[in-house]
Amino acid sequence: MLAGARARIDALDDEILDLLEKRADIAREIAVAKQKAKIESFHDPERERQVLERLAHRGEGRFPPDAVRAVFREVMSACLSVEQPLRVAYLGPEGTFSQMAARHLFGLSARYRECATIDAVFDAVQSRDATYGVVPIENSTEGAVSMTSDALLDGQLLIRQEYILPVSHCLLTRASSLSAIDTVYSHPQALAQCRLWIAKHLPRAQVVQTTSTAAAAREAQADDRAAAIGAAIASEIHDVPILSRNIQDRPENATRFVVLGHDDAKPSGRDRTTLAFGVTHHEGALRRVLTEFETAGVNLTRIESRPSRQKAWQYVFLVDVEGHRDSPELAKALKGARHSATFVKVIGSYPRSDPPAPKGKPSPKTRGRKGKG
Ligand SMILES: O=C(O)C(=O)C[C@]1(C(=O)O)C=C[C@@H](O)C=C1
Repeated sequence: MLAGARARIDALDDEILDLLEKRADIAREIAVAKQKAKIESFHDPERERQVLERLAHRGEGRFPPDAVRAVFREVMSACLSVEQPLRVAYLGPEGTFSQMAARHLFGLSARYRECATIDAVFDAVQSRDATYGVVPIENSTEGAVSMTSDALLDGQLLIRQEYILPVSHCLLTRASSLSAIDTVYSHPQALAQCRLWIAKHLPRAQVVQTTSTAAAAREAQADDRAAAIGAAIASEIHDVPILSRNIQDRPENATRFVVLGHDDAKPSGRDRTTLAFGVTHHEGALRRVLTEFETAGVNLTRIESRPSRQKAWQYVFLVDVEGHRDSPELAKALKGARHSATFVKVIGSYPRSDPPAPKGKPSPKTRGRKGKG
């Protein structure tokens, strides 16, 4: 019985592998076609999303839909690696949420380059040392990541993809109880996302900032009276046990990451555009620019102001709007905004990513499985 079942699995595995080899051959053909069409970026996030969603819905549930996504994530990562090897820079070190986001977006076959700072990720892509870069842009609890905003404003790179990663923090420590902890280490963003939890459970501990959550885990590894706040994966990588899970103040805590490149994405039908503009110091100047979007029927999903860094007390505005810059509505709004603003800079159009569904509730897209199609 067991031997028979294993023989059938062996036969199926052979078939699956033969099919994967055939799939890789087709990916090579696609690479030639893309080269002929002078398409520079072989990576096509919208096509990947469609493939994953179609297959996750097509399955009958005996092989879990999340596993369908995970398997085909790696299949496409491998097929892309035979088309065009990718180098992806991310904010390291290993064990950070940025690494989780990068792995989710590009799979295990991409080559990764960890960078010590957000600016270094921008530099790696700008100098073409890396094909793409993955950086956090905002957190649902703490707001904008200002280093990313400033680097987007100052540089030439474009956003070509976004991904919202649910962020669940753990307390990592070799101490056996909370009362044995003197010091808590973490990145300022993570500390801020767990501020109330720390005040309640570790009121006497000294709070120390580190450059990353993974660096904090290393501190906790070295000292049994120290703890770190970070991802569960940092516990494995840095060999520090988890004492408490889900310690972020807001259960739906999530970070939005963006992929940077030299070009942005083609219209997908469900897009977002990030842009920046400046206004003069006159009454109603900001309102006039925003009215251009309103009259063109373009929905604003985020607005952030940053110091211009050219003159004190002057600001530039970073906004996210729904739609692709090539759409007639947004093209019209941008034309109007160029008249009302001191400058307008488009930082990229890319497919919109859905926020994660709350635990236990399927996302609108996966609710109610459709038949095979
Ligand atoms: O369809 C394509 O454009 C491909 O290159 C193939 C493929 C895939 O393996 O399905 C690989 C990489 C792209 O990012 C999207 C899809």
